[in-house]
Amino acid sequence: MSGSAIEVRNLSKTFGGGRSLFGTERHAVKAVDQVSLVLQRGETLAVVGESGSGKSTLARMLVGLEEPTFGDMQIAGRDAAALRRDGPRAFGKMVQYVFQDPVASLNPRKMIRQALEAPLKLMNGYDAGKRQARMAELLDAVQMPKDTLDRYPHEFSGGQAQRIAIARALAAEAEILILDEPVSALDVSVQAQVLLLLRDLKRQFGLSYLFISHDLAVVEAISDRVAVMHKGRLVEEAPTDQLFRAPRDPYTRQLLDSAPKLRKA
Ligand SMILES: Nc1ncnc2c1ncn2[C@@H]1O[C@H](COP(=O)(O)OP(=O)(O)OP(=O)(O)O)[C@@H](O)[C@H]1O
Repeated sequence: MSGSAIEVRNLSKTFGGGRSLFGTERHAVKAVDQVSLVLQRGETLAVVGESGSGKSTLARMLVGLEEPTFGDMQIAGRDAAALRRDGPRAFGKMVQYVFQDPVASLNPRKMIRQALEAPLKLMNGYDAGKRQARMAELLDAVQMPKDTLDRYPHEFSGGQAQRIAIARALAAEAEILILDEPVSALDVSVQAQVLLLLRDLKRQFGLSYLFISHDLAVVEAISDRVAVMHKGRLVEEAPTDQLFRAPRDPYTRQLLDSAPKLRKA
């Protein structure tokens, strides 16, 4: 177990099922069906699949937004549920979640200063001077100007807001980031810039990324390995080059064939 950032074994989540109050049978959905995978430290593992394949449910279970029906989840070698019981501070210092919609993930009524200062204070206990210095470093790291601090989320474009959301995730000083479609809401040219930034930050801070995406071009650009999900199941897992060059599973081939224009020549 040591050496892995995230490890899940037979992780499963079923929604619905059973009978309603009126006795009618409810249709059960196996959103995640016996998934096992490992994110190694320092690695970017992409989880790819079309809408409804269970990617978000997997990510949401890891951060405690959904309870698994069964299976094990370990984060940095510790049982994820036990880690959560240590409290949000301890958990947030291990793993951070970056959402698809950056503007919605920032509180519209709070200045960016408050968004960045809160984790520095709550998670790291930094005094005012240290917080100020860290905020400057974080904005620098995500290539945003210092006056960002005194502005509100709506004053930024989607790409800028996502840089700020990434800075906030980094403020906790967690080494594991779960990025749930982090560039899907952005224009293609902005996507490329944010992907480059994520790649640099990973090197600079020694991060590990679980990168959720439906977009094969994005996945090919960012990931070391790819796990393909289909109807809740993990159908194939391979190093990125190998998966794109020689996909083994019929569903992976279908997925690649359905997006040929997005792939590199
Ligand atoms: N809270 C819920 N209650 C009932 N069913 C759910 C719930 N959340 C997800 N599902 C179902 O679980 C399945 C997997 O959904 P999930 O959102 O994890 O897929 P996804 O691959 O992330 O797709 P998308 O990219 O569209 O979010 C879908 O059939 C979805 O309808």
